Amino acid sequence: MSRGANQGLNLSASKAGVFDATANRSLFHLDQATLAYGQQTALASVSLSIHAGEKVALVGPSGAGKTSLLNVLYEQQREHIAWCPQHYGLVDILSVYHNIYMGQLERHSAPYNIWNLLFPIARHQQAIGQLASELGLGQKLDHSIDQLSGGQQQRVSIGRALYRNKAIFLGDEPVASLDPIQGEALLAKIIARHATVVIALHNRQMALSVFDRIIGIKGGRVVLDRPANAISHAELDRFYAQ
Ligand SMILES: Nc1ncnc2c1ncn2[C@@H]1O[C@H](COP(=O)(O)OP(=O)(O)OP(=O)(O)O)[C@@H](O)[C@H]1O
Repeated sequence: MSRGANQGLNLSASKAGVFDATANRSLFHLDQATLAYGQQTALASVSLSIHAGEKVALVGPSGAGKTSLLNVLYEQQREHIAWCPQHYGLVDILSVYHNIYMGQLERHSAPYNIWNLLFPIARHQQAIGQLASELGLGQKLDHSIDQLSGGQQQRVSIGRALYRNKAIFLGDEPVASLDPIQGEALLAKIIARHATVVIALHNRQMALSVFDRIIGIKGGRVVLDRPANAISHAELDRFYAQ
């Protein structure tokens, strides 16, 4: 979210206190939140809470406000979040290894990070090698990002988020460039490794089968918020069609 995007932002943020992502408490709380980019309203009076342990799919047509909502949620708990943005945010000239390592950049000193850039440290090499293999990137560790396909780049972005090893995963279409089987397998991995998950996605089948709560957004407003098992495929199709 750009600085300018904060104009008009009216948030009631949850006060974190001692962080416990397993307790059944509200991790995210919006009370009549609004967000505008100049004259363009992206979120209009959004009120919602997301509790620790929830697995939430954000659905809605293109331009509905999903990315804007994720950005607002990210600002509420950023230090506890494994973040997988829509446009990956990878460094093209660096290797897969170094891009995944960036998930832990802030945990180490600048000299340590520079040393690892020049002479990869064994424990990171081992952990990242293992993670890359799980993501089907085992043979690509030394390749730079600009040598990868779109789907491979997306998997690096997931790898970087997983390497953060946080309790909350926020993702903006994190498996959109993958084939459905690979996408579902990676979603399962993401869900297994994070207590709380909020993911924007267009795949209705995955939204209903993998998540336990569906939040539907249109025109910057929450117009659907129900347990996934209380929504049918037909209803979700109608939500998109209307
Ligand atoms: N940087 C920006 N400057 C101006 N308007 C923006 C900007 N980013 C988003 N918007 C507008 O805000 C609204 C919500 O956009 P947002 O990216 O949150 O939608 P989205 O649901 O994530 O869409 P998509 O599924 O296409 O990614 C849209 O009308 C969009 O045009």
